[in-house]
Amino acid sequence: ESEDKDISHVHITSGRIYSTELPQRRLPDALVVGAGKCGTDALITYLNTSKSFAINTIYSGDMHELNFFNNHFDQGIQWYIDQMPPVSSSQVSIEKCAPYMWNPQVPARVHQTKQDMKIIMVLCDPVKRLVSLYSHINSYKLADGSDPLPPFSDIIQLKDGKLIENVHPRPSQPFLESGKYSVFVSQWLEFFPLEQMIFISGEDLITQPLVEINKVTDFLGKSGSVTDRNVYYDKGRGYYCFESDNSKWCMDKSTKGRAHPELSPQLLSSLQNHFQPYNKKLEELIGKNFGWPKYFGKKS
Ligand SMILES: Nc1ncnc2c1ncn2[C@@H]1O[C@H](COP(=O)(O)OS(=O)(=O)O)[C@@H](OP(=O)(O)O)[C@H]1O
Repeated sequence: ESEDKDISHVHITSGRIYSTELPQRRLPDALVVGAGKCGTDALITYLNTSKSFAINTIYSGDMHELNFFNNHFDQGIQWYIDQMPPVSSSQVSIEKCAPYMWNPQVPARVHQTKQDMKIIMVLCDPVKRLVSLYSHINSYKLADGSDPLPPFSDIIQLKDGKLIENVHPRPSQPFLESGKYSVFVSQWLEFFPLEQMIFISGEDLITQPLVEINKVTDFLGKSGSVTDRNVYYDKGRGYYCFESDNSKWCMDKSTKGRAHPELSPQLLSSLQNHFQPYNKKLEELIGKNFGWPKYFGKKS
């Protein structure tokens, strides 16, 4: 019986077999495309506790994301590959870049580059995402000495029963509109079948991370590669944290788990109503109900 396996990297020396395969840079197998502020960094950090995965970056904050398929596509595929970590053939290579989700050009470009790319999205209550994004942009402004954003209630105002985006907090990306997930997911579904995509609940990722992580590791063909030895709850931090190779760490307190602005009950329910039809449409598109609204205001 002959097997058609390429064993060029296997050497046999005095009866021992060992592999000399060198890790190589290549296109990633999967992209975490968003939604930013729903736990995308937590997801890749959980995956990164296992050697089964290699992530192009585990920095937090969008400044460190590659933004290849949206902003640097003209640099070419070789440039992109050069930014990837060297990986062995058995590892799953992942790039995380949250702005990919919103850009209408990105799904076609990803498809053109790698038709079998796996697409991962972490989605959370769009109202939570909005206040989280507000706090995120504001803290960057404060850090670089710019004027802080006006209060949230000045940015999104309720006028004659309608929501108005009065100030655009970050012109390069949608703000209020970004919570209409069904609009963006539809753009991806034009190029990728549902089976090639996975949708993780940002809320469940916080309260029962291993359940959500198991779904992702199954999806990536690495079932059981992250275990309860890689995840522990830190009471002081109020979040699940990470453990690998005898070290333990949590997400940076200054960038993850920020305080949120308080919303008036009227603004909160208007925002919930604003997104409700899109949440419903999302459920129809992907066959998953996230149980939103799940965000009811300020956390301590
Ligand atoms: N384990 C753990 N520790 C801390 N924070 C956690 C964790 N899991 C999920 N989260 C949630 O992640 C939110 C930040 O989301 P992202 O990483 O997607 O933001 S970013 O777009 O990459 O900046 C962050 O949002 P904020 O609470 O607004 O800071 C958290 O709700």
